[in-house]
Formats: sequence, structure tokens, C-alpha cells
Amino acid sequence: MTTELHTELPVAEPDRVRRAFVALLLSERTRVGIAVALRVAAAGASTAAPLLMGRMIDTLVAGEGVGDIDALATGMAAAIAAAVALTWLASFTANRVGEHLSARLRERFVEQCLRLPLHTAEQAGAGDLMTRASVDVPQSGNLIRDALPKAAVAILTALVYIGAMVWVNAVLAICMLLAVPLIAIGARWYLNRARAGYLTQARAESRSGEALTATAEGARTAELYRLEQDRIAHGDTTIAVHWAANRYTLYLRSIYFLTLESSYVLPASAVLVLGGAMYFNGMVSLGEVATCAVLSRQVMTPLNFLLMMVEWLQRGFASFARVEGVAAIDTEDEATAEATPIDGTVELRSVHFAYPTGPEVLHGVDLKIPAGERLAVVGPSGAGKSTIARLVSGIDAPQQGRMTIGGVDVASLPLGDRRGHVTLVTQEHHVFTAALRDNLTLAKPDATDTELAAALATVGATWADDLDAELGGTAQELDPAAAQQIALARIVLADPDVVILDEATAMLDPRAARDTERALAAVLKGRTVIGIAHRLHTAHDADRIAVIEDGGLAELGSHDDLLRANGPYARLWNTWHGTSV
Ligand SMILES: Nc1ncnc2c1ncn2[C@@H]1O[C@H](COP(=O)(O)OP(=O)(O)OP(=O)(O)O)[C@@H](O)[C@H]1O
Repeated sequence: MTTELHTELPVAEPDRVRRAFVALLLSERTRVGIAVALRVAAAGASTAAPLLMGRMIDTLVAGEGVGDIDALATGMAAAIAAAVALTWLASFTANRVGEHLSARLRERFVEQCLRLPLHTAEQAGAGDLMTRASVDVPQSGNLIRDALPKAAVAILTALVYIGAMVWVNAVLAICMLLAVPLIAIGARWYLNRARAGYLTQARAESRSGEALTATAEGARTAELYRLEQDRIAHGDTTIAVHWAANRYTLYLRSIYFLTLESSYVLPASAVLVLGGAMYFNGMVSLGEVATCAVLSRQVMTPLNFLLMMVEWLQRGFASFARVEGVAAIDTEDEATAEATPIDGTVELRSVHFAYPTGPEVLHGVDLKIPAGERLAVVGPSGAGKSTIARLVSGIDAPQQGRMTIGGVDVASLPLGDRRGHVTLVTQEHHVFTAALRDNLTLAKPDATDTELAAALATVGATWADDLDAELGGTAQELDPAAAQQIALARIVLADPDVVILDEATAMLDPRAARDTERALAAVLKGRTVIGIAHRLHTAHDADRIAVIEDGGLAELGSHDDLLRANGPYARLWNTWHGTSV
């Protein structure tokens, strides 16, 4: 079952979020510019109607001709038609830009996940990455596609309306300021709490997702060890935390929206009261009061919308910070190769290693494996064999000492280069839902069909005669031995100097295991091979055997030498064969 001792993936700092967001917008600067210009034009057209209405009232009050009224009414109709057409065009353009940007964001997220160091992904657990992919990426997409264009539209529209009010009568425009204190207090209270609230909510969602995934994946184990009640209790706890986090953000919203609702009534009432007094004192015309009253109501629509959107924006930016957090790992972990490995010599020098969640597992291991040697690593369960495999393949780096391939620190090799020098083969082989060709070219993107066919022939995959055959998912189901052959064919294509086999054939039935081992022999020829031998008969055929006990190298030598030495290996061997020394 998946261990839940996870280190969460980071969340990007506000500064990084700002920079990433601006960079994303600038990547579509022309389209963004056109959308903004169209929106300003649309807002300009919609202020024309109240302005013309004011003129119309003043014309009527002055008792001027019907011809002027007709002209003003035609102008109003034209302004309204232009506003509708421009608003539609502006929304259409903004939506298109939003779609482009959110597609870019999704593609970047997938690339970042694929580049993620394996140990980081493992420590984060499936739940965190899954929630970021399934909740935060779509929510960031919503932010870019819907929330942000709408917010920008609302800001621009409100500014144009306020500008028009100031132009008509600056004193009446000042009435708008009455709404400011209430809105400012409400927004400040809300914004001070919202980011933390939404980040906690997203984290709680990840954890409850993680708990449910782990329970579903390990259902059989839970049943076997009668852990059902523990798992249910654990699920209940994470869901309760999630529920509490949701309730908290709901509480924030309910207080915030109440403040907003109350703040809208004030400015419109003030315009009417003050405007009436000014009119009776001959300071403004009736038309100006009517225009300002309509505009003060009109400006509240985008302002109201904008303030409601703060919550949506907060949630969107909290998600964006989580998506961008994955990119931050890439930058931190980017390795820089100091040189290229000269051959497949593997060397561990005084290697110490501890997992983040536990005590030291390897206590100063010294081991040199010359290029082309087949080394078997044996030892009791929990001794540290798989940990050595992880270090050699660069999944983890030692905290002390050096781990080199061909004279170069494995951790300093960029991920792409590392895969070309060392490959870890375990019993888990993922066959992607894709054509056989795509499943193979993962290892060598520019491989020709002839190379792919040769690689399949090397591993004895006689069943694979159609490179376009769809595999995985609901398509052709492969048996474990065939999946293993695909994995081995990938090694032939990747052509690494060093291959590590960790329980590569342990899950196969004996006949399939024999076939696979035959295929393996062809694949491994000429490479340095480190085989983690859980069954001793595979150790017997190796050039040398390293016995690991309690995180240290207990013995090193050929099978015959070690049997003669009558030490830990001889004891393991005799136990394996059921004989005593
Ligand atoms: N991801 C991990 N986080 C924390 N501790 C771990 C992790 N993986 C392994 N360990 C611990 O490290 C120690 C060495 O484990 P390792 O898997 O290397 O042993 P092994 O010799 O390969 O055992 P086995 O033959 O049972 O696979 C064990 O005590 C194990 O519990």
C-alpha cells in the first residue's frame, strides 16, 4: 500500500506567481492587446447612451425642437447597437486568448511533471500531483480563460463610466467615494484571509484524495490485515479536515458578500439627494443629474461583478501558485553535467544515505564495479539493496560520499543524459495506451522502424509484428512477459552503459521468467549490470557478488570464492538450498 509519509510539492511564492503570470500573458501580447482595445471601445460606446439621454432631457426642458430629440434618440440607438456589437467582439477575442493561454499552461504542466525528479514525485505521493493536474490546472485555466478577462473587462468598464461621470459633473462623481470605505474594509478583511484559506482548502483536498487513492489501491491488503476500520477512520479524518477548510472559505465569502451588497445603495442615493439639491440651486441641469444617476447605477454593475470575482480570482491564483510550484522544482533540481561518463564503471565511495522520513539506511558503502561486469547484490530483506539501485540510477543522491558512473557524479547528470547512461529495470512496466511504436520510441524518439523491429527481435518479441498495433487500456491487453519484453526492447533502444535489474523477473511465472532471462542475456551483453538478486540462483551466474548487510558491504567476490570463505554469502546460499555448512 502507498505509504502516506509524503512531502508535499511546493507552492510558488507570490513573487514567482506574478512573474510567471505576466510571462504567460506576454506570450500572447498581440491578442491580449486587441482584446483590451476592443473592450475599451465597447465601454466607450455604452457610456454614450446615458450621456445622450442627459442631453435629451436638457433639450426637452429647454423646449427645443423635435428634430434635435430625434437626432439624439437615433444617436442613442446607434450607441447601444455599437456597444452590443463591440462587447460581443471583445468577449469573443478575450475567450480565444484565454483558450490559447490555458492550453499553453496545460502543456507546460505536463512537461514539468515529466521532468520531475522521480524521488520528488514519489515523496509527494499520487494525491498531490493528481489534485494539481485534475483540480488546479483546470482552475488556473478558468482563471485565465474566464475570470481574468472578465475582471479586466469589469475594471475597464468601471473606469470608463467613472471617467464619464467626472466629465459630466465632478461633484456628483464624488458621491461614488461613499462606497469606498465599506468596500475597502470588507475587501481588506477578506483578502487578508483568503489566500491562506484557499491554499489550506487545496491542500486538504489533496490529502483526502491521497487517502482515498491509497485505500482503493491497497484495498486487498487492508482486507487481508483487517485494516478496514483504520482506513475508514483515516478517510473520515482527512474528509473532516477538508470539510472544515471548505466551511472556512464559505464563511469568508458570506461575510464579504454581505459587506458588498450593503455598499451599493449609498452612492446612487447620494447622487439623487445631492443632485436634487444642486438642481434646485441652479448648479446642475436636470439632464446632468439624470446622466450621473444612471451612470452611478451602471458603474456598480462591473464594480459589483469585480468584487464578487475577487473570490474567484483568489481561488484561481491559489491554484496557479500550486501549478507554478511544480515548475519551481524543475529549476531547483536542474542538474548540470560537469563531464560525460567515459564508460560504464560504477563507483560508490563512502556512500551514506537516509530517506527523508527515516534513519540512515546506507552507512559508508565502498564498491567499484568495472565497466562490463555483472554484479549481483544480495542480502537479507531491508538490508539496503534496492536503495543502492536507486542511488546508482540517480533517483536519489547520497547525503555523503560520491556515486559516479564513468567518473561523473550521477546526480550532476541532467535527467535526459542520465537516462542514456543508466537504466533501472523493475518488475513494474507501464505499457502506455498508444501504438507499439510510440511505446518504444519513448526510449529513442528518432528510432527508425528497422531499429524498432531489431530491438523487438533482440528480446524475442515474436508476437510484435505490427508497430501500429494499439496497446494498453481497453486495446490489446498484454501479459506480464510481453510487457516485460517491451521494457527490455526500450533498453536496447536507449543503449545505456549501465543496467540495474531490481526484481526484474520476480513476478513472472517460471516459464515466462526463463524466456525473459534469455531475452535479458541478449539485452545485457557488453553493459555493466547490477542485479538485485532476491533469489540466489541469479547471483550464481554473476561475475561477482556483493553481500549487503545492515546498510554496509559485508562481502565481495565470485560465487566460488565466497562459498570457500564460508561467510555471510555461504550461509545465505546454504539456507537457500536447505543444507547446513
Ligand atoms: N521510500 C522509503 N522511505 C523510507 N524508508 C525506506 C524507503 N524505501 C526503503 N526504506 C527503508 O530503507 C531500508 C532499506 O530498504 P531497501 O528497500 O533498500 O532494502 P532491500 O534490501 O532492497 O529489501 P528487500 O529485499 O525487502 O526489497 C529499509 O529499512 C526500508 O524500510
